[in-house]
Amino acid sequence: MADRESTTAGEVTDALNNVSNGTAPGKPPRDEAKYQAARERGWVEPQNFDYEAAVAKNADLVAKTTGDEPMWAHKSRRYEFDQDLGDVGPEIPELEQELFLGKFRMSAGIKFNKLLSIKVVTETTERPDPIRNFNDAGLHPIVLENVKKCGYETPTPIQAYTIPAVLKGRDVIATAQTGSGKTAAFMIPVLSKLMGKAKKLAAPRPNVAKGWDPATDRVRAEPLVLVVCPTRELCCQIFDEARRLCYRSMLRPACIYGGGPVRDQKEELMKGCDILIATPGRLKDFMTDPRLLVLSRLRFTIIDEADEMLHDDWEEEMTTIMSGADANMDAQHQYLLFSATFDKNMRRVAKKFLSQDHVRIRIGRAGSAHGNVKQSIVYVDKNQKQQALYDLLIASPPARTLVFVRSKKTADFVDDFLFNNGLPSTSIHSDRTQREREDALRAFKKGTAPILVATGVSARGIDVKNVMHVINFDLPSIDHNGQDEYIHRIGRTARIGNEGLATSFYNDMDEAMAPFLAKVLAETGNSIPDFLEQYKPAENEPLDFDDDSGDEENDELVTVPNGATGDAWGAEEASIAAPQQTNDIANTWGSGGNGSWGESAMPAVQPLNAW
Ligand SMILES: Nc1ncnc2c1ncn2[C@@H]1O[C@H](COP(=O)(O)OP(=O)(O)OP(=O)(O)O)[C@@H](O)[C@H]1O
Repeated sequence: MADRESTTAGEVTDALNNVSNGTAPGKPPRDEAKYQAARERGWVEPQNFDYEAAVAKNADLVAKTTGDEPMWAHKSRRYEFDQDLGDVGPEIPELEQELFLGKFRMSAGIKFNKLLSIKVVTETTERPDPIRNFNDAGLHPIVLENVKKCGYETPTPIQAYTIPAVLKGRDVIATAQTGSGKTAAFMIPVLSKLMGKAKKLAAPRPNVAKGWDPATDRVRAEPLVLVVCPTRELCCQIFDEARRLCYRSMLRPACIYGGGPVRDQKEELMKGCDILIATPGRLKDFMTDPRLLVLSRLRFTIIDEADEMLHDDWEEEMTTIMSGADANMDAQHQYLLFSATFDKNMRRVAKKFLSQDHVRIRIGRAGSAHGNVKQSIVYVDKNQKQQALYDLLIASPPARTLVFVRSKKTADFVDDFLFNNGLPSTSIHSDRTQREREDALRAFKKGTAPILVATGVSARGIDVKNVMHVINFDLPSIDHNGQDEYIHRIGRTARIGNEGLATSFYNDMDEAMAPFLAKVLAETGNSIPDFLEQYKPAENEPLDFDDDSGDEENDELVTVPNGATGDAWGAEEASIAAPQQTNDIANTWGSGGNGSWGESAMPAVQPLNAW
């Protein structure tokens, strides 16, 4: 046999050379002057991933040799529990490193305390006491240990209220702002409740830790937990959180999503699965084969981004899923609905599926923007947008930046434009293959392509460390729930107490969004530009968002353990101070003007070389 090591290493080098030489067919030649300007400004070299070359030369091997994660997110390594050992598996340091210490993992920011001081509304017959810290929350020791390994020291308000409610066996419908830790809010209590009972509740399964042969060892998946979410990227991200929180336990997570190879995903289910995270289309397909997947053991059904999932567009899928999930008529089946924005369908579904004594938790106003995002709206004519985008990026210290556009065509166009002008961009939208989508997101996370051009599809849920700037090249359309999409888009920055900037290009075609934008700017203490002055809400009058988010009964203020209190819509949020200067932060610039794109007030942006 040939020397596999050296042969494949050579192939890998070739593939990587092809990957980085920027000579993909069909790309116009780059503008050398602009290319140099971007280098001088400090932006990393644009890299053009040549998918065909990489796939032809064994893409998985390329990933392995470069120390990347596997090419398919659903194949990411999880803890395989050895059933011959006790109730808690031994540590696997290398896996632990990958799960918990990855340098691309988000950590709480300097404004974390501001997250904690926010108005909380609960509606319930018997309000569960919020937890003050994870230690006293009554969590299973393994979950508690994993929470600490994740670096979560203090529960966020949504976690403080949801964890005890779920532990007490209640159904929950919850809304909380973007980036406030909703995933852990449902995952922690659910796993904690199941962990001690996994042996009793879970279906028999092969001892995968000792090896697995599909011919003799395959079982059907009978999950105890089902998480449904709208996008493939979010599905992979929730799977990552499950991989972390299930570490050293018997509970085995898996994820299935459209675009990924069906055979591989089926194989993961055949190894047994307790926690299934799925996008609705793929789930519905797999549900048709009872030798592969049955939902009769479900103890928890969780709908993330519930307002989106319960939208009419998903009705058929969700009806099938919810009736399948209801196969377990056991009273112990809990339903949990989570979102950052609210839709009246959530209330309809709550009535149908949730128990009468369900707990409703609302942190801040449903659909509100986070005060840690410095928002700036600048007037840019349609035909000036490209130049404005280039100037804005070249004037900014290099930082991870998400550029949102309205159509797939514009995404490709803007990506090509930036790339050909020397800026390290890539793009993600639904016409790209799943492999391209995963690779684009990975390059964005790693910083090899720190500018990601995206359509709204990526707005929901994506959680990437150090996204410092969100640019709405196109504002979302009012006809397609543009208000909510705006909130989700700008929520990709300033997560979990970090700070960030959102710049939106506005012109007369966006007029329908103007009243909403003016209210959001007013609510968060951002200045309202002259061209939106006529929409400025009257002072001292309550802002009416017409958002149907429910009654304001039982308002209360969370008092956090370290003493910070207050209403996030009160004094503290009114102005977003620039972050404290540290050696990592390049500079602060901009004069605070808000009339044109050159002068937007910007908080300091963490340069790429800081990570
Ligand atoms: N208690 C905590 N302390 C510190 N970091 C946390 C805590 N809980 C969650 N995080 C981190 O906060 C980040 C945001 O969490 P998550 O993605 O669950 O937010 P979200 O509320 O679902 O946002 P979105 O509405 O945008 O989907 C994640 O990187 C997560 O690891």
